[in-house]
Amino acid sequence: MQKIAVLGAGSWGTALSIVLADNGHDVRLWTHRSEQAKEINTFHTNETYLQVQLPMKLKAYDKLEEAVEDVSAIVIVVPTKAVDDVCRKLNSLVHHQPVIIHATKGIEPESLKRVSQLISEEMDAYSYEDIVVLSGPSHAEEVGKRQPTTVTVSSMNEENAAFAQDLFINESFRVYTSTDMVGIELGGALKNIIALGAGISDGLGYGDNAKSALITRGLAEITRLGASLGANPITFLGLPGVGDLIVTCTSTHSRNWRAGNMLGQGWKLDDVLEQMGMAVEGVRTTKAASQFAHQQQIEMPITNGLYQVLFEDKAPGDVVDQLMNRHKREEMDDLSGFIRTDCSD
Ligand SMILES: NC(=O)C1=CN([C@@H]2O[C@H](COP(=O)(O)OP(=O)(O)OC[C@H]3O[C@@H](n4cnc5c(N)ncnc54)[C@H](OP(=O)(O)O)[C@@H]3O)[C@@H](O)[C@H]2O)C=CC1
Ligand SMILES: O=C(CO)COP(=O)(O)O
Repeated sequence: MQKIAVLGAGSWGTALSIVLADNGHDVRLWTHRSEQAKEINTFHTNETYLQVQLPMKLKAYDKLEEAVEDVSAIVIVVPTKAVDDVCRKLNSLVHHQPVIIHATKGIEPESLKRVSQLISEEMDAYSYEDIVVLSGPSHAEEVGKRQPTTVTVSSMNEENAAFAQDLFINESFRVYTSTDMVGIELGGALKNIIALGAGISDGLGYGDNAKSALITRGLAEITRLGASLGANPITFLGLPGVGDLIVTCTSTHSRNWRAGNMLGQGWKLDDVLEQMGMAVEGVRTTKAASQFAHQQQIEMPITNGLYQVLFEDKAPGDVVDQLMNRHKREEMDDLSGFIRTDCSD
């Protein structure tokens, strides 16, 4: 049994806390809202974020210093835009080197930093190599009901990755390891862009053919950008790549799909985000990826089209026309170099 602090009491932080509590750990779920801590400790519910009954032993804290005291692991599950802020507070509180695991799926605009880089920059006692990421096809709504789910953990520090695997694994939550930290983080972040696109496609009334095209050509874009940043392209064929694309592009559970669906139906971005009231990571990640692709001249037509819808007020239908009428090309030529197309020998 380990003492573990989970930081961020939204849907994913709550679902991961359930997994850890089921595994017999002493789990402290930290929220910055005292009313929410009261609800969790009194009624064992977190109604706004996850409609399940919480384990009695799961305790919520509204004071960060109490939540992290003497813990052997800290799981960071706030949205990407809040990671800096939370880590700055955490930095002065953590003296005993608990393992830091994050389950946040995003990239920072401008800097294109991954979450592990944001964490290690704010935390004096940690290097990038120490941080663990947990990612994969895992809707909180299903994990909260103990439905079968698979994820991957990764760290440059293989001992830390194995420790995280042991903390989370159980009969309904299967945890793999990977040594491709860059690929695991980028797969989880970049699929949110494509999930927004899939939602838009459905909102426009298009069918399965269009969605399949988005998923497949989206995977090509993710692979191109990921490989340019040092990821192993094969990683994107795994759970945090194809797996997470399928789960978010085809499900009404996905916040990114739902936001895209509203955009496709003609809603404005600000209204969509207000209505959602939850993290829609794909919006900021689209900005980050599109800026980077532009700078590095990486071909990402879906991502760039989405940027135009989100930030330049372009009509989604016009972006679809733009994508369908691009120059003629061979399907795999842009992936040459890491995917073999010549099978002659
Ligand atoms: N939901 C899911 O199924 C999955 C989500 N993820 C990833 O997990 C991350 C979190 O997503 P999710 O749980 O869905 O998001 P939610 O919007 O459900 O919850 C986010 C939580 O973080 C809190 N928060 C925001 N800013 C701060 C801050 N500065 N300090 C403390 N707490 C803060 C929010 O508080 P407040 O109530 O004040 O807004 C809220 O409790 C995202 O990166 C997402 O991509 C990954 C896998 C699955
Ligand atoms: O990452 C997720 C499932 O793996 C959840 O995606 P959403 O943030 O789109 O809900």
